[in-house]
Amino acid sequence: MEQTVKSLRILVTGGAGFLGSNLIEYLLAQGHEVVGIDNFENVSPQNLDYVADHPRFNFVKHDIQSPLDFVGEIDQIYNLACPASPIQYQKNPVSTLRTCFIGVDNLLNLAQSRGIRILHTSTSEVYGDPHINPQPESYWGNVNPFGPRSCYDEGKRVAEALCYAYREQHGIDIRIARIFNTYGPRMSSSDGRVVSSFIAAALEGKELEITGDGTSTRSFQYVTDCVEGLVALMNSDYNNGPMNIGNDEEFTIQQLAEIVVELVVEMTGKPKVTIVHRPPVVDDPTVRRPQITLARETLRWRPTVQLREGLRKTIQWHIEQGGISRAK
Ligand SMILES: O=c1ccn([C@@H]2O[C@H](COP(=O)(O)OP(=O)(O)O[C@H]3OC[C@@H](O)[C@H](O)[C@H]3O)[C@@H](O)[C@H]2O)c(=O)[nH]1
Repeated sequence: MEQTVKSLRILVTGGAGFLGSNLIEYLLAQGHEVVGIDNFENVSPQNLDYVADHPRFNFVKHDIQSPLDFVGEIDQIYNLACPASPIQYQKNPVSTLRTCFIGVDNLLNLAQSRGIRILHTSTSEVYGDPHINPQPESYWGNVNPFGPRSCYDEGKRVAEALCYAYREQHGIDIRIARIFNTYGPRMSSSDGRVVSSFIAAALEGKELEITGDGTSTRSFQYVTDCVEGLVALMNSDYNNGPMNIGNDEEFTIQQLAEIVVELVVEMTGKPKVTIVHRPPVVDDPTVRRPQITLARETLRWRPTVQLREGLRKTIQWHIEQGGISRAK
């Protein structure tokens, strides 16, 4: 059902991505006009098929590494432009860093020249392989600056530093969301992140491959919870610093694999697939769980979708895509 709030013209970068396309759908349903931007580097244009003909949606193919002076009048900016899957962001690490620095610089410039608010999406990866669990926003993290993940982890850290610098030096109105592992419909089977990889494998009758011994933990947030958190943060008065947006229920990767196997059997009647272990990946964080007191208290937001419920919806989406979602 479409709700009507004050209608704004909103720029969403990374609009064709998993999170971006879900955010655009939500903003359009709220009655806003949306300008989506994407370079289609890691995602398929088909992700936008469902809104392509919407009368309040416009799209421009563009890379945020180049200035965005062409954008008409806008009221808010959501920056979601950056590959987020470890296998994707490591494919072209120089570009990942440039997106995080030059790209965010271009967007902050745009926000400054228009005098508008910008929400930048940061990540739990700024905490690296954390020494404390759960992670509050006050934790400075444990990040390797010289390794395969540094392009993303350090890129996202410098992007936060750039937001801070623009706020202090130029008075820009910024919001920063540190998003923890998020999953759901429109994350492609070929994305590489664990939830879509496990679901795609189980539906195809293939082995689920756990990198490492399966004891690493993550806290999985369903995409609608994330989108609601982002919109609540954007429209709140809180501009003191980054805010964690995630689900604070923690699971081992082994537990996740077992739940996916069980749900796919239950939903499809297909035979149970096996779970195998592969060598661990370099610098893989061993634990991750957000402390979300700040978001709960400031935004009156909380994640509402339990893992099994969210996985069922995501499995259903993959089934509707024919088991293989829209890979590039
Ligand atoms: O097929 C797989 C994929 C991943 N994994 C493991 O599952 C865990 C989660 O891996 P993912 O690739 O989904 O995501 P990561 O937690 O490593 O990184 C994510 O962190 C937060 C977000 O900002 C990003 O979307 C992404 O960088 C890791 O321990 C990884 O090694 C598997 O065991 N098998």
